[in-house]
Amino acid sequence: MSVELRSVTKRYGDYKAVNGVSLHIEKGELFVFLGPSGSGKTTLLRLVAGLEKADEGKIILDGTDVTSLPPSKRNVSMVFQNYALFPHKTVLQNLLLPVEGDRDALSKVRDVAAKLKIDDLLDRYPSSLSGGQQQRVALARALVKLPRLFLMDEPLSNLDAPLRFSARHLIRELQRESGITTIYVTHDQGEAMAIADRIAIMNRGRIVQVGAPEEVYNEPTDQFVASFIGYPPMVIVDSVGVRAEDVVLGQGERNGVVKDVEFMGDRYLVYVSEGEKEIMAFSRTKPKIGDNVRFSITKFFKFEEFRAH
Ligand SMILES: Nc1ncnc2c1ncn2[C@@H]1O[C@H](COP(=O)(O)OP(=O)(O)OP(=O)(O)O)[C@@H](O)[C@H]1O
Repeated sequence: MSVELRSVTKRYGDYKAVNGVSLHIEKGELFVFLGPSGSGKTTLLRLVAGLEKADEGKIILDGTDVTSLPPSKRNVSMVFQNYALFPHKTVLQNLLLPVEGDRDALSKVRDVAAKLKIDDLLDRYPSSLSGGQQQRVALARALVKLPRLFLMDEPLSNLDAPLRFSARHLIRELQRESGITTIYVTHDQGEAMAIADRIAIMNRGRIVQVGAPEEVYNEPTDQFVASFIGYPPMVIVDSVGVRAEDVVLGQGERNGVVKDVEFMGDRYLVYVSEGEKEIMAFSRTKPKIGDNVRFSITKFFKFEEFRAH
């Protein structure tokens, strides 16, 4: 299902939680809404689901204007951060709900349960499951009816780091195999870049850039995007942005002092001060705090707002 948003605005009182958003999501895309807390991601997702009503603009699914249709008429399925499983129903009963009344309901549920490796949990209650198991059940419930649009609101945020890692791989695989258009909300730029076909970066209710992960990483249109995408965040020195990976330590025309060192597993992140300025760089070897180092910067990012200077 394709998704089109035309100048969609949602107000809470005077505040525009979503401010004139226009967007086109292709059929079969895994599309991510990425932005800091409060930027309007969840509100935008809920508008697409029909759980919120737009004050202005249009929402068009597969060419049909659904702006005033209720969620049940939109053929979308949503996975929430807290999974929203019914606590007094077993896993099996939770999974049967979306296909209630279908003749082959049980076989559909068994297929999805096998796929997500939760077949041995069907008689359990959600409260007796781990976070990762609940997350699989929630995904299974959303998939059982094969929606035409899959909406996921931070579905991995309650999981520990290894589980997040395997679960995002699972989501990516499920999405690729099923080809179901998916909108995925996260505030985690690493997760967004790992999972997305395309990313919309949001700030204060607006979309500030849309592009493939490589595009937003390599060609951020403004300082906000630049400092939000990539880890460690880009630093701004002398009105230009510098990424740690573009700093070469140990040689070059610049002189600095090592201020701090973080171990990152395969390398070290080194904080280097040059007078008042501080940049970050990677190093294979561990420098000593207080050492003098030479360095050079191989790439600078310039943004619109600075070009005038
Ligand atoms: N029901 C509501 N009533 C009033 N204000 C709301 C309501 N829902 C959201 N907001 C406000 O709208 C803005 C956007 O919220 P939203 O939940 O969409 O952000 P978000 O980007 O999803 O943030 P987070 O990552 O923290 O979930 C916030 O300032 C929030 O306080």
